[in-house]
Amino acid sequence: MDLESIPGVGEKTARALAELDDPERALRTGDVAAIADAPGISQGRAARIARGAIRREHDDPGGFLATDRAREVYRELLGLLTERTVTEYAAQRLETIYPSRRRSRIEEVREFARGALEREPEPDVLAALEDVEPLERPNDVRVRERCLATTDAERYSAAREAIPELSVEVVEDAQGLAELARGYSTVVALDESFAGVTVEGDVRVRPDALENPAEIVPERPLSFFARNRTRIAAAIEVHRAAELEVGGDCDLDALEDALTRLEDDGTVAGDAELDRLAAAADDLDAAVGTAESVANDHLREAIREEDVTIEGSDLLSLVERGAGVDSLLSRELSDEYAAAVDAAREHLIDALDLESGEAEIARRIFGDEPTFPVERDENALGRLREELTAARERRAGRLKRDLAEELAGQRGPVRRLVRAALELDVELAISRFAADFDCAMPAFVPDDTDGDDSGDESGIETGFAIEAGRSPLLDEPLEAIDPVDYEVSGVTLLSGVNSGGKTSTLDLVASVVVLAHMGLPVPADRVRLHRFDALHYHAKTQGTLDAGAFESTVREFAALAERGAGSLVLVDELESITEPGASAKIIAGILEALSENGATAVFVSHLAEEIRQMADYDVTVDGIEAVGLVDGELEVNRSPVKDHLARSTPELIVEKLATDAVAANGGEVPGESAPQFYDRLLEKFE
Ligand SMILES: Nc1ncnc2c1ncn2[C@@H]1O[C@H](COP(=O)(O)OP(=O)(O)OP(=O)(O)O)[C@@H](O)[C@H]1O
Repeated sequence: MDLESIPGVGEKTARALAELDDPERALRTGDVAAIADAPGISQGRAARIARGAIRREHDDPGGFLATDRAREVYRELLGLLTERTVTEYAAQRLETIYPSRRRSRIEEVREFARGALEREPEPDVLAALEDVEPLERPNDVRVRERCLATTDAERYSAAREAIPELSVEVVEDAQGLAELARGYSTVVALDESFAGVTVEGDVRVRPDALENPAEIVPERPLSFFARNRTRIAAAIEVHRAAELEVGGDCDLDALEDALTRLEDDGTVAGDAELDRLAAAADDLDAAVGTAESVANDHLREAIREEDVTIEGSDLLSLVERGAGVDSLLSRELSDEYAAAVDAAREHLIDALDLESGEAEIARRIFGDEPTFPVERDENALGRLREELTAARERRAGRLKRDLAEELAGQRGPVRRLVRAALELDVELAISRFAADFDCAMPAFVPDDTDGDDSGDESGIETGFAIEAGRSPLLDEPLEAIDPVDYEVSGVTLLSGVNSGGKTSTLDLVASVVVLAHMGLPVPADRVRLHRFDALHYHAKTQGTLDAGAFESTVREFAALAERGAGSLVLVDELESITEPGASAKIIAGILEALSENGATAVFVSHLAEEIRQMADYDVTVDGIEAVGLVDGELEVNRSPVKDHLARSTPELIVEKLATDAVAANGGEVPGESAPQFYDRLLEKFE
């Protein structure tokens, strides 16, 4: 795959991506976490690269969101989706879902979204997701007690490359091996020629070592699992809680059990024998000290209680020979000495929980030759220390190899496990969004999924039809939002009372269209729409534009009139760009051009009547109507009425005053205005 052909990927990024295990898969599936694993690529950048790869795959020129307001709406919708994710991964992954004009892309996401809608965001699943994160590479592992040895310079380089965790030493002969064996607990000889050589120490001849690095350095796979232990355990929990399917090559219970035996530092936990050996080696000095005290206390006590009778001649001979109290001890108190030493030995063996072979060496730490005070034999102590440490290393090594072997085949399944848990978070965010906004999957018409071009009986081949839509951009709880029905085909003006919900209607249409083109469910009971090439949404400008800004706005519409055939154009009160009279003329001209090129458009305007008069064709005017005034407040029917110029708010107020005036005694009361006055005003609105 030519990575540089992805939009936004230059030579440097392509080189970084090439370092991934499987860049093609990562790019094809939009796996932001895997892409972000490439050196120097952040998650945000990874999302942009994934989007580029998707665009290339679907031959998507991009640019669906053609204006600032369109991009703003997309960002707001994306925000509503990402705030429903648990993991950072899912938030970034959602960034790869963008509105596209390409059917294949929309269909791809729709397929994913349909699956997502089946998902239930159960609280225990969401809780388990908290600890799921993309897998990390372990830190560099260095193993100091083991080394590789070879006589061959070429093999030396190959070994350094294949097993960087160990030192590689060049030796001349068996003598060299023997020397290494004195410095390292284990020496792995790589040359066949060493087979059969007997050297003291743990020397293994493994000409196949470089092909089986995990056997030689079980720390490598173990450090991967140790580093990612919490995330893997959380992913297992997610699979259980959500009852997700697990591949046949992955046994969750076995994996979980193996993980509980792994410490964070990559050592193996939960082995009683290893714990015994480790504790014995660690406590050796202290236990020997206590054993000495036990013996000496015992002996001191015995001496204190003993009446030693010694004949004068014997005493004389002892003194003449310059013999010390030791000889006296051996002569007179040998039994007590033996008992004291026994107590010391038993204490030591007991305290360190030694096994028979080790106990044998331990006994020699306290000799049979009587001395007072009783003293340890440093040589014997050294031997026991060596024995315990070597046994501990052997045991730890074997446990590591066994566990590494057990986990060796689980790397792939674990990757899939974590990825599936993270993807579930993406799905759950979509499903929660859909539930919170009462969404449904929109239908594209003509139905282009199965090549049926027959259109739809609604006759909206070039527009949209929304039933009971609720704008997710409204800052209101769902139950406070009045559902809106709105259907447009072609170019339409939308009139309506102040604060009637015209802008909110444009926001609703934009939201529905953006979400539909992302391939996602939309906040409405039912939506049918045309697949558009782009969304041009122009928000209301604040105040009159200066000449330069006015010029550039007109230019923008000129381009749109020329090339916007497949576009949806939403414009909010364009009249504010210049003086009212001129605005109506300009808007009428824009509508004519858009209508001629077959675009779909909704222009919100308070000048609907004036524009209709200026236009050289029969412009449709829809209206958001006030049904009346209740306690001085407008009561509005939020769904635009087709082909109906809505009455303005002032007209409604004058009408209310007229009705009130008639009700209040027909204007006979001094000080009350006559109904005739209001009638005169009302006539002007006709
Ligand atoms: N469908 C709806 N359900 C409930 N409330 C709505 C709905 N649509 C709009 N509103 C409320 O009405 C307010 C005004 O809506 P909006 O700004 O869309 O009206 P407008 O017709 O564009 O007003 P203006 O004529 O002043 O530009 C919104 O802030 C919102 O509180």
